[in-house]
Amino acid sequence: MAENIAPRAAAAAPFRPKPARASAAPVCGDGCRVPAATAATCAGEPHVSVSTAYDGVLLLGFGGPEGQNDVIPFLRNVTAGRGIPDERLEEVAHHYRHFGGVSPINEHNRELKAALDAELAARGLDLPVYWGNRNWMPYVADALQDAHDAGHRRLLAIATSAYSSYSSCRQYREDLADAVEATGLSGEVEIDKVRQFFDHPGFVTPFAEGVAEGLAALHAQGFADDQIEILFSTHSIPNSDADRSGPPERGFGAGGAYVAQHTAVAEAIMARLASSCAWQLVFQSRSGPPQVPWLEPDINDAMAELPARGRRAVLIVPLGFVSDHMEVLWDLDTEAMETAEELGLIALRTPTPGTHPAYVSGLVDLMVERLDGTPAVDRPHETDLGPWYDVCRPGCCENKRLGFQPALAGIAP
Ligand SMILES: CC1=C(CCC(=O)O)c2cc3nc(cc4[nH]c(cc5[nH]c(cc1n2)c(C)c5CCC(=O)O)c(CCC(=O)O)c4C)C(CCC(=O)O)=C3C
Ligand SMILES: [Fe+2]
Repeated sequence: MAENIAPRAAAAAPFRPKPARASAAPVCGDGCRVPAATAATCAGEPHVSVSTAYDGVLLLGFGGPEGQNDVIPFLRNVTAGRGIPDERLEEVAHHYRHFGGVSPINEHNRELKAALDAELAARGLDLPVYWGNRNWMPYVADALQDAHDAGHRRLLAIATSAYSSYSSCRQYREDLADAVEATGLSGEVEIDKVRQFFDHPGFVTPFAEGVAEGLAALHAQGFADDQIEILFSTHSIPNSDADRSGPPERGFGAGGAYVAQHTAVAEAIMARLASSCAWQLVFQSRSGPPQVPWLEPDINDAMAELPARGRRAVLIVPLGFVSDHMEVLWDLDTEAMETAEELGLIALRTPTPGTHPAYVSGLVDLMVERLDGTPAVDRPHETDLGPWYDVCRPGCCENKRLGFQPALAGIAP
């Protein structure tokens, strides 16, 4: 815990952080800088960490296959130890085979890294970005080794994943612990991770623009607001993971922080647009044995209900995803579009953030707030749930199926 909150000893780092800004006196001790107004979310532990002179960035991706021969080894990596039935693996392999065995996700991350490099350079920040994946080459351990070989010792990780859940937050923290173990760099590098950014304007803006443009296109086709339903779609996860997402002390209840965050972001987008269209949060890409409950409704089932309610068009918003990877290309652009056609619904799918300039500069803002030690009150957030934690709270996003695994960037366990 101390290593996450104590100012680090000065070293020959290329970047010199600005002095910490004056703010309300720490109310939690241990260098925590949460002001009194939001102290309830801090509960005596660090919520906002102090300024730290990071000298490199680890960009954490999911990874994907880049040819037919990669497909099965990739799927085995993804599902290691999780009891995904073979039939499901075959089904998913087919989605990849359909696209030549290539997921676009690695190319997206190369483009994102290039865009981040350019934005960092434009701001005069000397912070090289090293990209590594959970499930395919380059792995996180490769990126960490490269960063270390180049002399970097204080790394700030940022995952291509915006919300709180085991798969989208804690598992990336486990990937970091695994990478330190695999490289034998324990004690040689310090790694922190930027907060979950679901409600950062850099993430929300591209979606809000997409919804505005999508609605305008449907209006231009003659649809009235009461004929349109907006479907905010995200990855389904097991109910048990959802219920444990986020810090237990926040008491989110059923669906946990995962459902609360998505709902709050959808509300923020609707509020920005002052739209009167009906909307709902729907789920996609479920897997696992059928007897295990996952978040519902499935997007296809939700669409089936719409014609009876007088809807003639749907706007599908891939709210849970940062780029047009396989879950978007297959589960939305292929399957959900087929469902819409069968139901006689006109369907449009809005863009993912990708390399939208607001998203790229938002990610760099998220790095800068850590270099600066920006206090919570000055951190951008578009929902009442944020700004989210720099250091994950004890028990955050646990996975009861897999049991305890070591993880960085959090307060143990
Ligand atoms: C919350 C969440 C995100 C969003 C957050 C984030 O982006 O991190 C996400 C992203 C992604 N999921 C992806 C691919 C897969 N996910 C799988 C399986 C699973 N995902 C889960 C959750 C999530 N997944 C869960 C609970 C499982 C069950 C198994 C387990 O407990 O781990 C499987 C196994 C087969 C199947 O069952 O479908 C595959 C192939 C790809 C790459 C796509 C590409 O290649 O372009 C991406 C970006
Ligand atoms: Fe997934």
